[in-house]
Amino acid sequence: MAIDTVAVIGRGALGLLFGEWLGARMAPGAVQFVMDDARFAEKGAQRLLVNGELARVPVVPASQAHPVDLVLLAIKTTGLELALDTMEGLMGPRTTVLSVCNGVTSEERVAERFGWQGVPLAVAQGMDAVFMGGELTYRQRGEIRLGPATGTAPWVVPELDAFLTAMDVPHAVEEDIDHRLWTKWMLNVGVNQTCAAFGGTYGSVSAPGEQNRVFVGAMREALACARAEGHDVTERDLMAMAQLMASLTPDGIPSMAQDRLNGKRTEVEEFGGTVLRLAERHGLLVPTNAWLVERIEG
Ligand SMILES: NC(=O)C1=CN([C@@H]2O[C@H](COP(=O)(O)OP(=O)(O)OC[C@H]3O[C@@H](n4cnc5c(N)ncnc54)[C@H](OP(=O)(O)O)[C@@H]3O)[C@@H](O)[C@H]2O)C=CC1
Ligand SMILES: CC(C)(CO)C(=O)C(=O)O
Repeated sequence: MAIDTVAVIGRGALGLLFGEWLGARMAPGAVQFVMDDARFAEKGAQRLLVNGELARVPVVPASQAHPVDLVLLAIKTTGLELALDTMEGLMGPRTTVLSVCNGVTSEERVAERFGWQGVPLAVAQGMDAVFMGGELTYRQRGEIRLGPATGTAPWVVPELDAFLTAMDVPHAVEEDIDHRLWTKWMLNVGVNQTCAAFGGTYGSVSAPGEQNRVFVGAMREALACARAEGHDVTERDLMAMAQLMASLTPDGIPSMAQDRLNGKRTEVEEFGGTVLRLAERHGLLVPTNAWLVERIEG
């Protein structure tokens, strides 16, 4: 079955990036942003810009939405419970849910509510999206990496692959998506939290000094947790992530640092919070993450 209709939950950095891109390529009305009714009343009519152009994809309240072929979940994980309620009316028997949320829990939480059948595992990476003051700016569109979870129906990933190819959305189907997901989580534990705690940048966490020590230390603790859970994340992956950050625009900042500047709740629970929970389960010492969580939440 082809993907002909798309609902995007989250009209922020990634939602606008992917939603407006798809809206410009699909039939009129085929792509919609869907919001819970309270958020729609407050923000549904907001005029937002994407690289200087007015965002055009229509916005509808959840109470008026219908089942779609694809739900693109692009909210901060702090809002996931409400987003799951918002999605109730969008789910049909063959709806696919593509979560571009960071962290290792969003797909599981979607599957707990709707079942695994339509849920692949995915990460979004490589974009330099900044959403501030009602405007999304980006130069790098980044890419989506995806693959099946154990319970994902066999048709989901091939259909998504064909759709993303037809829409010219950079993506790749991973042989080992679990490894990609946990490696990205390790990176976010390090770079997102360190930049949020210190007001840092990709440049400052990569330069020798305290930020770099915290960045690497936090990742190493995440790595130990991931391995204790049976995910094959290695020191080589850690090194590759550190090198990746050192290669980015030095004054760039991750999404969590943008949350701090925008006065929004951060995803610290998804990053350091998950480290603390897993460390407790496996008897690991994780002082750097304990400090980061306290500093970011405090
Ligand atoms: N930004 C980036 O470069 C990257 C982000 N990610 C990840 O992608 C996810 C999305 O991040 P990002 O796009 O930056 O987040 P943003 O904060 O920019 O956007 C999230 C949007 O979702 C909206 N929202 C929250 N709850 C709901 C709901 N129930 N219904 C409808 N809309 C809702 C928010 O509205 P409101 O403002 O009203 O709360 C906001 O507009 C996160 O998990 C992030 O970690 C991954 C890779 C890169
Ligand atoms: C990898 C990174 C730091 C940038 O895309 C990210 O995932 C984020 O900003 O949340």
